[in-house]
Amino acid sequence: MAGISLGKKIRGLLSRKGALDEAFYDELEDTLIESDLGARTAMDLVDSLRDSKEARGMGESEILDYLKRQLLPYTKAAKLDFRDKKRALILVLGVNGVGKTTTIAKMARYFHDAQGKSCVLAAGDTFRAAAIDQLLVHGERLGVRVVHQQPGADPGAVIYDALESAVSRGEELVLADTAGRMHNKANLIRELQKIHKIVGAKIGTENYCKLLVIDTTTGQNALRQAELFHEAVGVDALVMAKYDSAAKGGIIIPIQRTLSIPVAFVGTGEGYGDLALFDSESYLDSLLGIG
Ligand SMILES: Nc1nc2c(ncn2[C@@H]2O[C@H](COP(=O)(O)OP(=O)(O)OP(=O)(O)O)[C@@H](O)[C@H]2O)c(=O)[nH]1
Repeated sequence: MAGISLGKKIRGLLSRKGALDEAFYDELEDTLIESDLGARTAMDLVDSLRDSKEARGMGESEILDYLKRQLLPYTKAAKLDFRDKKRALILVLGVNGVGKTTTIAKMARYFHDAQGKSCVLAAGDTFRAAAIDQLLVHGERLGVRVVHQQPGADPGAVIYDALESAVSRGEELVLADTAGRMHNKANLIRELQKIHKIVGAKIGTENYCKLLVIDTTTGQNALRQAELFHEAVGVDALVMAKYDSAAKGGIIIPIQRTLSIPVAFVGTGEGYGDLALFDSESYLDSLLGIG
């Protein structure tokens, strides 16, 4: 499980080192960087611990609590509540292989069960035939309609169709897949911006959420992906997919520090039920090995 290794490492450090000396601070900084928290956060955390009068007399649990308090501002949760909305759309972004399609399927289950929403899936990744097929398989298993066209079709048109047909069928929430890769980055960005314009004009920004799925196991790559998608269309919230397989799991902290994007969900396995609402407290407890 993600985070346990950081908590264990810090506990190991604290029990090995008798005092909070420079060697301890250096090792702590390295440990934090290794856990994907980013050099800036690691340095700031260590500096604040070093400069804190309060920290001097602290035991192991108090130091872990201190680190948790420092990190809380960078672990904000996004609340996606569509209960009062008759129509809404989640545009799901992310590079190939991060867990996008699986997350869409999990969310269809979640929003149905937890918020009473009837969902429809839009196969907006028309760049890869396999992405359309994969969504169709999920749709069939879940009993959820999938709006799709042939590979190479205009993704904006697929998503627009999904929105139109959802209204006439009384489906309230559209979950739209998008391409994670195209011939080049500029194409991908242009395509996403086109979709963004179409959706915004059709249902209004208040009914529309751009959700970026990151693979928690990929560390700093996820930060670069977040920067790319955020610059292209503005990301409203993150999903940390594959959190269950991540040995580190600190990557959302540098993402929030840099881009202030809150986290909506955490992927905890491959099943449709393996999606948890992100909660700052329990995330930090798991990351730091508290409790
Ligand atoms: N353990 C674990 N595996 C996950 C999770 N989410 C997705 N996966 C697995 O990750 C792999 C890739 O997931 P996909 O949903 O196909 O990813 P994608 O981003 O749609 O990938 P492409 O279709 O290749 O673009 C699959 O084997 C999923 O079962 C998760 O939260 N935990």
